[in-house]
Amino acid sequence: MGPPVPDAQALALRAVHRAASDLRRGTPVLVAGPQGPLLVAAAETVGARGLAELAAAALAPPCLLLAPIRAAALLQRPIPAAVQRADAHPSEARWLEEGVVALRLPAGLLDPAALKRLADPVAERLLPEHPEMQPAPPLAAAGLALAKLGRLLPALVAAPAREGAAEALGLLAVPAAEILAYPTSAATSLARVAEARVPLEDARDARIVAFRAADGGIEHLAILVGDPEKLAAEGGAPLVRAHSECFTGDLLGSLRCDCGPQLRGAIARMGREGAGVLLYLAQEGRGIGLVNKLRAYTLQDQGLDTLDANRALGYGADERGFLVAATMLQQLGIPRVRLLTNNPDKMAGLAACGIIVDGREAHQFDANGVNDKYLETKAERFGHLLR
Ligand SMILES: Nc1nc2c(ncn2[C@@H]2O[C@H](COP(=O)(O)OP(=O)(O)OP(=O)(O)O)[C@@H](O)[C@H]2O)c(=O)[nH]1
Ligand SMILES: [Zn+2]
Repeated sequence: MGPPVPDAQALALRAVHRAASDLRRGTPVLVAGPQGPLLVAAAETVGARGLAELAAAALAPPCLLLAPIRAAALLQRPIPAAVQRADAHPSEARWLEEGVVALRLPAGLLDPAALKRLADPVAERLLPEHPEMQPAPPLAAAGLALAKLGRLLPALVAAPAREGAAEALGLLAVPAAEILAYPTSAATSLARVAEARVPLEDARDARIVAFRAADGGIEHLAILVGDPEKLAAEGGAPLVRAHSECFTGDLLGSLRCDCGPQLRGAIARMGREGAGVLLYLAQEGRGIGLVNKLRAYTLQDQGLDTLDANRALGYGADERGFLVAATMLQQLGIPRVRLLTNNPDKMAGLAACGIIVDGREAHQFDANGVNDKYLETKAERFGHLLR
């Protein structure tokens, strides 16, 4: 018997996961596509070595790729929509509304400390000497998407690659199409990997089931109270909460949000009802990651609300997908649910992924004197339902 042959989906996930890890450690990667390849390195992490590798493999001087909102903040003027769309490849169409702006990088700014400041709205402002825009190179949007998958600031140093140079330096190549397909592929590749009985203070009859995607990344968990699978098999709709992980609220009892009370409240309610499922989803900070959430908090302390803070970082207001939760429910044999939420997007998102949402159970807790504005913003700008 020869070595095992991984399937194409697992190989694609592996390539994207490795490339995102390289960006996180400051190593350039090659985004490949019909009009590429494009060399990219994360402005937030790249050091002198990474910049030297990039220069050695580049065909032309590097530029800085930014989300339009970040570019507008740096240039202190609005960015016309037409520029955002310049030269975008049709395969990147789904990323178009987010757009990409390319800025010429004068030699003085090709320096790790300067690049970090250009990328990060929390850092002290750095005004580029000659802040000229240039057309974004092909595959730029896929590059920014890869940075986001790595939970990095969407800001890249980028240059077209010289034929064969990246391979000679041992830099990883990843197809743009696989970057764009990654969230869906990762969600659909989820598999149950372990489970155990874990009696909880508020629900003694509880089990934890762990799910892992084929990229080998962080696991998502389902906490099963009682026997919701049996209830579902009999045609019932168990109580379900899709809870996005929140280190600060869930673990530390942070008062900035309402996650802690929502987590404990959901388990307690399932304990009282005798059955339910809490999906504990690895989607910290509405999908932007803990480090970026901390940055967003700093921006909120400077006056932005929770939605505009995400945007100022170059991220969307909510970067979560619902396919992960839907896939876990399908694999648990729970196609029909009563959802504990105030968020209409969660109901619509699960329904779009084939889950029958039989109804909504309000899941609201009183403001605590610190999170009042956060809860107001969720109601006013995210459309969260009050009761
Ligand atoms: N980016 C960002 N994420 C936050 C902030 N505050 C809380 N979060 C994250 O938001 C997620 C929880 O989402 P919420 O919007 O509170 O609630 P929801 O889960 O969408 O809706 P409900 O089901 O009604 O609770 C967790 O991942 C938190 O880490 C913030 O200010 N910025
Ligand atoms: Zn929270």
